[in-house]
Amino acid sequence: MPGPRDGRAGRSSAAVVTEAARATRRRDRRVGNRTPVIAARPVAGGQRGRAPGGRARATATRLCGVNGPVQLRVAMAQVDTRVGDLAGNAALVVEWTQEAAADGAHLVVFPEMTLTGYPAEDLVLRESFARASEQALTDLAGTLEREGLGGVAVVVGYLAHTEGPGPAAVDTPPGSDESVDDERPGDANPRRGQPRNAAAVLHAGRVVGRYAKRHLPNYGVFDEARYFVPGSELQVVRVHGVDVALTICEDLWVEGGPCGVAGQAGVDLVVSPNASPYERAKDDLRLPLVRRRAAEANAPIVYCNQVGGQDELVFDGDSLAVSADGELLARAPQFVEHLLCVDLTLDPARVPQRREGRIGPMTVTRTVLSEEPVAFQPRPGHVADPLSDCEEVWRALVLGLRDFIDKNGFPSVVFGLSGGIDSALVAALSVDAVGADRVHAVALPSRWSSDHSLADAEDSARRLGLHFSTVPIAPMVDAFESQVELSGTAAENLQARIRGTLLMGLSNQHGHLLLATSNKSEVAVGYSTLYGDAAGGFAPIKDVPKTLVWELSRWRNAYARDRGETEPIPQNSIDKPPSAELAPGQKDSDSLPSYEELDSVIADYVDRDLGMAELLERGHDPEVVARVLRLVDVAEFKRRQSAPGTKISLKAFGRDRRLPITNRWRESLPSVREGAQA
Ligand SMILES: Nc1ncnc2c1ncn2[C@@H]1O[C@H](COP(=O)(O)OP(=O)(O)OC[C@H]2O[C@@H]([n+]3cccc(C(=O)O)c3)[C@H](O)[C@@H]2O)[C@@H](O)[C@H]1O
Ligand SMILES: Nc1ncnc2c1ncn2[C@@H]1O[C@H](COP(=O)(O)OP(=O)(O)OP(=O)(O)O)[C@@H](O)[C@H]1O
Ligand SMILES: NC(=O)CC[C@H](N)C(=O)O
Repeated sequence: MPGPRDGRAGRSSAAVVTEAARATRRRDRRVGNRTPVIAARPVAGGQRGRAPGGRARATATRLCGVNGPVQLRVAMAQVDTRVGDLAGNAALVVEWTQEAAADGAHLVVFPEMTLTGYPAEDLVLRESFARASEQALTDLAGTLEREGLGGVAVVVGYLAHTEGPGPAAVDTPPGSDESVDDERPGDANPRRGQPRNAAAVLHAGRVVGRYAKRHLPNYGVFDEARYFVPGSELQVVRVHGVDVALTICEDLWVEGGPCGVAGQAGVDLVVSPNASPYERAKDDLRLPLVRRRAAEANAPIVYCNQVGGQDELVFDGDSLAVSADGELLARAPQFVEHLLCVDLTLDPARVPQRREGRIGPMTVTRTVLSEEPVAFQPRPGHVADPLSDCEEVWRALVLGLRDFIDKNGFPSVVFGLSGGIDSALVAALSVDAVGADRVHAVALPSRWSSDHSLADAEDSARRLGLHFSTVPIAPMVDAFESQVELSGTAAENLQARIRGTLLMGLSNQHGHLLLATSNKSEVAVGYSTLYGDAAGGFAPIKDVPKTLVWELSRWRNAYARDRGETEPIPQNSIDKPPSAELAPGQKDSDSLPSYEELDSVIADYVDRDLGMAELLERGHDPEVVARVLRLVDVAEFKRRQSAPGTKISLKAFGRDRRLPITNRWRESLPSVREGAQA
């Protein structure tokens, strides 16, 4: 086999949307510049009484001795952690706390499960991992103190581990809303100890407060009931006279949950470490959600979300702070690491009473770290500009891809560049993610490839400045066919498989990660060749429907145009009718409905899980629905062995949608169901 001719094509595209290629751990750490307005109510009810020597008390009410408004500078460290990298993540906490302290922060909040990374999946069930997480937490408290950061209160997420029966066998407190099984007979993997999704407050070299997540999400991509024992204690720590309640992520999504309890207990501030994965338009939900919880808690909320890719999830950050009245005080940009500071001025008299002990299903405990008030000139908080829908999706795809490549230690990526739109889009995303020098594209023309495919592939490579080579596959197809008789689909698929084999060979040889270029529409209907173009370690546009493939391509070109840069995607690749080019004159439209129709049925059937009757009610063509549903259903086996790819939709193929492969259920109208199943 002749080796591919590998060389840099053309000039490098000047535009790299997220500037990401230059530095994979680049930080965007602008600090706030917007006025906080949290106090402003007249001080009523006099003074707060002094709390005794830093210890929690079992009394129902207490007062402390601070007159008038109190202040606190709170930093949200929107960081990109790595799952399983306890030491690396702890180092990240030290580094960002240093920066926050240098900026005058008194309290720093990190994302959910900072030390372990999120989601740690079945690592959580390993006792060795849980113990290491506990150890990393106490070590971190010591390190922060030694680094001169002991005076800052640091909220860090971690995996807590205590002795006792495992998640599904634990008793919940009276009045709890969690339901659990008492026994799990025949469990081959009995869980030892009680893993909790926890957050701790580190101060003066010690772990001074711990909180275990109360509400464990167990839908969509989340499986937290499988892993964790729910908490039942609401921890409140007093920092410079400010009572701060700890909550974790999903706690915020539940009305009457820990925020409601915090409201009844009486607190000045709620902090919320998060690991909230990106979905299109999810940022539109967050602010109203946090506002509702702030009203319930009668306190401002500081919401810190992680950023970065983890397998099929990408986290967008979008950390924010709102006042008790729901005013947006500060908001971080999406898809970049960022230290967001907010200066709070709080009126203790806003809190009518301060209780501890049992409140509803939770027990409230209070700990005093420091009473001394701090005084400083407040700075205005910074509110990042929102991104357009296309830019948001683009950045999500770039970050998801880049983190998969870098966190798994790949020096480079490789893929087949056909001149079609899917691989042209993957090429542009790859260059934005890791830079042209780490991207290798190969044109693999066959007997049926049109002239324009090679020309368009070359054009794409030239625009992006990536490494480009050409390997004609006709001689290999001929050699194969001379040994075995294949016709029809089998012969078509052979070409895709020879391409897959060649590309995997290059991956083995050079250590590139092979990218599969399938989009969501193709993945839905199984329109790809197993071990052919479906081969790959990551599928960057797996959750992008074909109609959005075109939209994103046009958007990315317009983005480049607006900046006077080379458009990265050939217009011809956007305009031409899609074709697999596995047979003479073949078009996707020969085998599939139009992509507009297909994507609209997929959105309703896959993303919204609608049944046949509802699909027809929504006006879809019955013949198209019947065809698409059959294709989607029978392609489950293909999806189960496909590469992971970044989730951007409400329901992505992967952990979001788990269907049996061996499955006789077919959607049909109730009256014809029996026949349809025969
Ligand atoms: N339930 C099940 N569980 C496990 N395995 C199952 C299975 N059902 C079939 N299989 C296996 O799967 C095989 C069929 O799958 P596969 O070999 O992939 O072949 P198949 O799905 O029959 O064909 C691939 C289709 O994708 C189209 N394509 C290919 C390449 C690129 C593009 C594009 O434009 O993007 C489109 C191509 O035109 C053709 O329509 C069977 O021969 C069998 O071995
Ligand atoms: N001639 C080719 N050279 C290199 N790779 C190819 C070639 N033909 C197909 N491939 C690989 O197989 C993938 C699937 O082919 P397919 O034709 O569906 O995709 P596309 O050409 O990128 O987009 P479209 O579906 O819009 O034509 C391509 O994205 C590419 O990675
Ligand atoms: N980690 C979590 O608890 C995340 C769940 C939450 N509903 C979210 O997506 O934001």
